[in-house]
Amino acid sequence: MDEWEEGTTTTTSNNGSLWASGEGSFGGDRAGRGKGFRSGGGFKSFSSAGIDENGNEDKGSSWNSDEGGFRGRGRGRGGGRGFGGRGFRNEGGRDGDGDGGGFVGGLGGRGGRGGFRPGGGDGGREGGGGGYRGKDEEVFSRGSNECGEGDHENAGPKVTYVPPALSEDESSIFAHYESGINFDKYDDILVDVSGHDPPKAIMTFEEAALCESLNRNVSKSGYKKPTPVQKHGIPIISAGRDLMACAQTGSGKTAAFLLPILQRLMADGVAASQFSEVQEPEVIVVAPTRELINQIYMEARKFAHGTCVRPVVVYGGISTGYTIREVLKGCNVLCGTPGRLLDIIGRGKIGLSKVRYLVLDEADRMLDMGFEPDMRKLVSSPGMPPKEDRQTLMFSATYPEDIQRLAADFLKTDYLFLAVGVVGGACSDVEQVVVQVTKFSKRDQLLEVLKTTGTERTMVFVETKRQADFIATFLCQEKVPTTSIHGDREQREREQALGDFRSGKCPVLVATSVAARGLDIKDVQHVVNFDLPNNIDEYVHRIGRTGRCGNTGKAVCFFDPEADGNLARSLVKVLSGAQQEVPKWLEEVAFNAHGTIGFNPGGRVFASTDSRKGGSFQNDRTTSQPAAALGVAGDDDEWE
Ligand SMILES: Nc1ncnc2c1ncn2[C@@H]1O[C@H](COP(=O)(O)OP(=O)(O)OP(=O)(O)O)[C@@H](O)[C@H]1O
Repeated sequence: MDEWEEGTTTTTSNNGSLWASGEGSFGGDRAGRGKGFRSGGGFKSFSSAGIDENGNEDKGSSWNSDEGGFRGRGRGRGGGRGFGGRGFRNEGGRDGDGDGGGFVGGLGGRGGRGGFRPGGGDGGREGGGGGYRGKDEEVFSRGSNECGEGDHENAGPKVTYVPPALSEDESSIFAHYESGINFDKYDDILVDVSGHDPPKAIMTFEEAALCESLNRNVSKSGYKKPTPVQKHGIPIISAGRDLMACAQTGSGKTAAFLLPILQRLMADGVAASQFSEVQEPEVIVVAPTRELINQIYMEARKFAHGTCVRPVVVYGGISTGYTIREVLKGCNVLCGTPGRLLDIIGRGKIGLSKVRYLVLDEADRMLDMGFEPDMRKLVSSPGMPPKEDRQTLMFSATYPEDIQRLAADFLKTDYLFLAVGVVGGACSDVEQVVVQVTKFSKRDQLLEVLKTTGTERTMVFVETKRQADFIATFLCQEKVPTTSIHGDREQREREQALGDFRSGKCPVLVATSVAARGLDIKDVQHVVNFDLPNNIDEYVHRIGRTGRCGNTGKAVCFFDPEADGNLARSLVKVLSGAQQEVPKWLEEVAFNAHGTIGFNPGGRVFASTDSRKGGSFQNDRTTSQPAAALGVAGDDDEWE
């Protein structure tokens, strides 16, 4: 065995998930350890057994066992053990040191007050187990890096999770949802391509002259005509140009880069080889979250179906040994989150000298303070061709001007900037409603909203991981079938949560910003911003989980003037930019908060176009600080 081989690898199936199982359900309330979410270890949506360090089922000590709460129970003394016995992120004490060892919990320990205690008050009866302690009580300590677990492979217990095998069935590979009534309206959106000598746009997929198998796969995917970002992006990439592309959420950016890249590889007869100890991919795609990179991989796999080109995905939270075995089966298109990607490269299993394309999806996120160091590390890794010798492609729906300037470091000087609509603008197919709330009224107002959404898929965004558990618990107690996704959940749980949401088993998904970008889930009709994010770009991405591919959607935003005043002005701007009604009271809040039209929260500069033209929204320019100084990811998020 190589050093990366793990002793045991267990393939697990995602079964046994019940959002309200008899075994305690969310915020389990067992054995008189307190009531409801005031104790009992927080959100607990699963009834399946855990996996111990060796990949074995571990009924007695896992996060979901009787003894161990997901984050430790609000019970007395130390005892039991957590998942691997160590804090997953070395943050013992944050989420569940003590009794029962929460998955994230620290080393045993005792004391503290257990239970889930919203907003202070008395803790779980006997204390001792950590658990959630309410927003007012503590500020989460951060891990060493915003990126979270996926990026620091040595930071926690050995991960043994292996995702379930993918179906080879064509109906599953090519499953898709229909484009909506507004798909043709994409053609009315203004497109601006700046830079020297851009190639002519295509109007049809035929003009893209895709090879036969790729063409067949495009048809099987239900694509009849290209979206604007595809019409312009495909010929730009095919012409060998570097590209920074901006187009609204849900408008087909993924295919805009995958199709021309795959076309080139197929035309050149690139074929995966499993006889090489070191794999040398032609393409590297990076994205900020596990779920998103997995989705991009699934798209690549779909378009490459039946050809010799082999995409592979690598991300944190799954067994490294498994991941490397997958890579060594042959790898042309390597999709990864930055941490796991750098880890695998560092292990010498990936050679970079053949890289022709480097793609940064959600590029503004990949270059903000959370990931920029990793991106610089990636491009300066041994063997990686310099930017002059590779094609670098960046895609997002938002590009703050400061990030654009930084991005230029990674691109050739003659890169093209493609803007479909207003850079950073919200998708106009999403109806946006802003509701004035107080922090005390939010939960009731959420219930009111959910009464109107019924069984339609709804994503509820909150700001912190514990808030996600808290709200999910609350909704389940109110008999709303809910699941949650955030960075403190195990990968299996995250996948299970998304699966339950996709299937409609849990039509409500409570999420942190980890699910804000890129996720393309069928039939998400509603997004609720229960907590507003601290920057407007995040808002634009969050509401973009609905209203995709010409379909319509609705986003309700809870606005608490006490807490959200800073966002008022940019929210007004986004609403009016998307021809949405701006409530009078919000305009007043925006004016009162900042007095002038010149305010821009956080000092960000929202570019409406290529920053090389000098940018616009100049009125907003109060300061222009480097992204790292702006706290772009300064909230309690948990990226890969
Ligand atoms: N030309 C097309 N015809 C029909 N469907 C398409 C076409 N292009 C893309 N789609 C579908 O539209 C959906 C949204 O595409 P995609 O996820 O690439 O959007 P995006 O622009 O990357 O969004 P985000 O900004 O949220 O990441 C996907 O389901 C995709 O398969």
